[in-house]
Amino acid sequence: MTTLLADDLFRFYHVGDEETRALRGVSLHVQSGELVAIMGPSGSGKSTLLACLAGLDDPDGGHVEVSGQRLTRRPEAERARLRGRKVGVLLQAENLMPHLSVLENVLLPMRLAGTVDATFAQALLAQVGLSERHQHLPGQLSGGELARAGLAVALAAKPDLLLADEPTAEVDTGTEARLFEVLDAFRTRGGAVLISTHSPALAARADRVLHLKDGILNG
Ligand SMILES: Nc1ncnc2c1ncn2[C@@H]1O[C@H](COP(=O)(O)OP(=O)(O)OP(=O)(O)O)[C@@H](O)[C@H]1O
Repeated sequence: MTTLLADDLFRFYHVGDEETRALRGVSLHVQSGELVAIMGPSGSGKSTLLACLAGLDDPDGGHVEVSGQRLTRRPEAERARLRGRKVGVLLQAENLMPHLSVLENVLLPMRLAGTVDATFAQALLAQVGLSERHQHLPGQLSGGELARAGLAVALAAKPDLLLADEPTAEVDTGTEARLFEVLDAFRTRGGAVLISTHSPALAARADRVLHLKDGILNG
């Protein structure tokens, strides 16, 4: 089953007289149970692409479907509702609320989706190795712990699709291996995963690697 479908995405930025063509006709798909990695140099458009796929940004052209539902060209409130139910998002900016404990952060997407499952929240924290830290505030965690907590939050509402922008940036190899195990478990349960990464080790474990350069994707 195709969980993520992107067709002919274009995204242009304008700053003064300057136009940056960040995405130039990007099409891709990710199946249920598949982990796809996107690699590309800095500025190639990876973050722009993930923001469009998550419905956080609306592309200038093309369309995105998640689990058969169109995400593009919809009011922001509808995109947010669909994202809350279907898509776990882990972008470069942290997805943790600073005044909430790690456990409360994991429970928050469940509350928003209307399906609070405290047992599943604890299981996710155990998977990312943060059971002992569940009462800590994000400001009391290390960088690697923050990355792991962010992944638990992204998976909390049991999404069909996980979109993660460099999920293992700035973590040690032990943490990267642990994060991969969590992604792998999600994939095994039928989740679809799309990550951007600069890590050859992580890309080597993906089912497919796509290369983005100057806003154009090559398989
Ligand atoms: N809000 C914006 N306004 C104008 N230009 C932007 C904006 N966001 C990104 N760009 C430009 O669009 C291009 C693609 O940026 P993007 O952040 O998607 O690349 P990236 O591949 O994620 O880079 P990195 O690996 O460094 O995070 C770059 O040339 C960038 O300067």
